[in-house]
Amino acid sequence: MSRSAPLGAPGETRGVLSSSKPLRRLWAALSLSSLGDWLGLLVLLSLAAALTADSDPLIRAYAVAGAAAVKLAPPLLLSPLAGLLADRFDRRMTMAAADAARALLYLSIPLAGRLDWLLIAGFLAELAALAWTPAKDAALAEAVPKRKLDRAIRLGVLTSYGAAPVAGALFAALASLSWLLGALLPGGGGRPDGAFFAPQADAALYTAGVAFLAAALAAWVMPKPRRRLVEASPTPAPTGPGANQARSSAAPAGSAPPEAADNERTSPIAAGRSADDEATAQLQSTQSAADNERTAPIATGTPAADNEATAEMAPAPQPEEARSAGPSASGAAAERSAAARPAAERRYRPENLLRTVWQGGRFAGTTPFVRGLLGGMVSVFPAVAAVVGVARLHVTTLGAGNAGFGVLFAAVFAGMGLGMVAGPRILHHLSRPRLFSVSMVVAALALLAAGLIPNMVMAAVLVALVGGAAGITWVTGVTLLHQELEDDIRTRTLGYLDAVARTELLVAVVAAPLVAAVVGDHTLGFGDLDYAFLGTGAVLLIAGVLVVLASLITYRRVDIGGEAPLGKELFAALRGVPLPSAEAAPEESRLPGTFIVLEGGEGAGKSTQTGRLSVWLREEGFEVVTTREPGSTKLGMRLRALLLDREHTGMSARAEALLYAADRAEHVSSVILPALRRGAIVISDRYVDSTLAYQGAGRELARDEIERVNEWATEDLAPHLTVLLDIPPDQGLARLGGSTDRMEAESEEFHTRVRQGFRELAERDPSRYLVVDARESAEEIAREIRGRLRPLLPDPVPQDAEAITGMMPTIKE
Ligand SMILES: Nc1ncnc2c1ncn2[C@@H]1O[C@H](COP(=O)(O)OP(=O)(O)OP(=O)(O)O)[C@@H](O)[C@H]1O
Ligand SMILES: Cc1cn([C@H]2C[C@H](O)[C@@H](COP(=O)(O)O)O2)c(=O)[nH]c1=O
Repeated sequence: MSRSAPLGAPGETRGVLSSSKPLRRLWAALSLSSLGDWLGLLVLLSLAAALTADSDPLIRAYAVAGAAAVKLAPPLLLSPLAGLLADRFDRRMTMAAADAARALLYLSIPLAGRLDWLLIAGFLAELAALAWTPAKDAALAEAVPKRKLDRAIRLGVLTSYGAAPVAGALFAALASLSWLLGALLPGGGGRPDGAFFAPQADAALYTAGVAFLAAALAAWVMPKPRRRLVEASPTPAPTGPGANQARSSAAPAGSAPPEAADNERTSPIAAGRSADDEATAQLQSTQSAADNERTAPIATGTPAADNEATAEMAPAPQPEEARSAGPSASGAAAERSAAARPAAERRYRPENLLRTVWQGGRFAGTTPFVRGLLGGMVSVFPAVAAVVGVARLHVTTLGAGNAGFGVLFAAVFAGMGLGMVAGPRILHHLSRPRLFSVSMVVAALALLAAGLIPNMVMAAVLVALVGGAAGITWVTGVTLLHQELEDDIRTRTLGYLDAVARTELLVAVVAAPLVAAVVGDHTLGFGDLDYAFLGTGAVLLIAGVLVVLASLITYRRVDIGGEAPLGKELFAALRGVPLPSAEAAPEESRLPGTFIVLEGGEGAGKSTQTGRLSVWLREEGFEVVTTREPGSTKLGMRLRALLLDREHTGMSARAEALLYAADRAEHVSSVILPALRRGAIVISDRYVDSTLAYQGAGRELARDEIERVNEWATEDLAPHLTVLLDIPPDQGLARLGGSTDRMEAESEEFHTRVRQGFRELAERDPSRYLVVDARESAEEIAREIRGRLRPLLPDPVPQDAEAITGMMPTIKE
């Protein structure tokens, strides 16, 4: 397992930046450009509202929604076009020209002072950003040694998102300053009509323009990377996803010239290939790796950030890319196929968002647990986006202007950053699945309160809470997905999640002001009391209700049994203490081991899956004990013979149930418990549920009586997970063939009741069950079981990585 370096750890940041002068310049350009971009979003929304201040609320909402759309839609929908530009021009020049164009466009807005030009200029600025992003990505690949590229990319993501709260706070300060100047200066600011046309926004608009100009300058003065043409090696370097691995593993030691070896920078190897192509191709390969490391809530609404998300967090991998990015792709095969690819294919290939969303649903959410995580994450994104979407109109109805807008914007993003960094640390005694659900509930409650309380100060506090809780949801979700999914599926799932989230965000930011306008503001009378019910508040309420519902569904799916009651665990976590062990759970969850049971009718494939599972777990480094009932002890072997011998046909149902319980008592005390106590993973082929299904449903004995006997026999030991392999009895029995034992020889009705009994048990306790269609292939079943089992296994993330997670939302397994 490899682990990503801690994104955001100060030492790392310094380390990356100090290593390369071009990177420092690039980072300066990126920071300034991101600041300009976030400020641009704030300015566009606020000016759209200001320019329609005297219009009908619906017109106003259209203007704000339109401004959001021109700012957010181009990078999402048109990013494939960026690829056409990516390889054609000099990177630095492209960046400088794009930023200069953005600066001029923003600075032209106050000169025109019209809504139509505001929208057109905003749109054109985004088209310029489309060219800027791939140029920046390629410049990044040129600027840093290959081994540091991952960290440099993560630093870029951190910078882009970190600029959001800074821009919000700056916007608020500038709005106050503008207001002050407007009030103090004679004539209100120097325009012929005696005032700034939108006094509170002008200073921010000029600042955005200046930030873009400074970014253009920083890009312009970026040193040209040293380009070295290294002699063609006998085997051309792979360039596709996973190529870094393949290249380093395939290159014979010492075959590269020393300067290439220590530089490790993009080294065009194949003759006739430009450094630019190589840089782009290298970035792509790193991006595929970085895909496993997607971090912040991917699109937070700003085009630069979106673009960064698109490119820095890797283009959504297409299936064949994702496959080749997997471990199996390294080595000669990957090398051959990459070498065979024409140069044009190696060029920058940006994500096609819609295709990713369209195709992604097929593989995302392989288990209820993963579906729960994905569902939770994609329901929290639009809620945060709705806050951004209505914030400008909301502050107006709360009597605050642009300064208030800046405060809300800064609050939500600062809260989010703080949630990501501090949340998992503060609540580290809460299990991650529970932290995930609880943070969703907190986000929902804060949204509901923000919607109901028409007060500016409370709004700022509550949206900060929304952001903080959403940040925790995000970082916890990403961490769990990393633990939960196998490499290839994980890459594709994260790509899918990214694409869905960004689509949702665009829709939510644009729709939020429109919904607010349609609902409208109302005064509700309660006796002498008048309550202002705001359209913008209604949007927050709707978002809150949706997140509440989503959190309930999520909790059901992700809260895997074996823990103490949620309330107790949460209370203890808030006090910063672990649960007292006596309260933590019954004996089985205090045992260090993990107990897994496979259940199902005859021939369902239990032994087959037991074998596969144990092989996988052993490969993962666990001690595994496989066992079965009846007959895993000396005594049990005798009991098995008694129970299954057809000589005993007609045995009384109670005797049968007691004999199985006797076998189990011996089994638990002499095999299962000792193994669990020493921390092993025990996989048992059948356990108590077999008695409940066969003797309970099949022989029609009272379930509660069977339960009581078995609780006693097993000292209350319950499995952490029971996998039910469900199959129609005739199909299971047909697999077995040969002679039948006493139980197999029972009637079809008996086996049908047994099957029904198992299914009912699973329905009663879905958190402890995985039900699998046993008619699927053995491989597919094994994959499903592994997926469900992962979060139950002892945490593979050591303490230091946990701290890293707190620093930044990424753990790469
Ligand atoms: N998913 C599957 N698809 C098709 N055949 C399978 C599958 N899994 C197992 N089999 C085959 O079915 C037969 C029974 O499998 P297995 O012994 O694993 O089932 P079991 O549930 O342990 O049976 P029993 O009821 O005897 O305990 C074997 O021949 C096995 O190779
Ligand atoms: C544990 C248990 C088992 N049975 C039945 C189910 C099967 O018919 C046999 C065991 O055979 P297998 O090939 O090892 O699966 O016993 C039962 O009726 N009640 C039980 O508790």
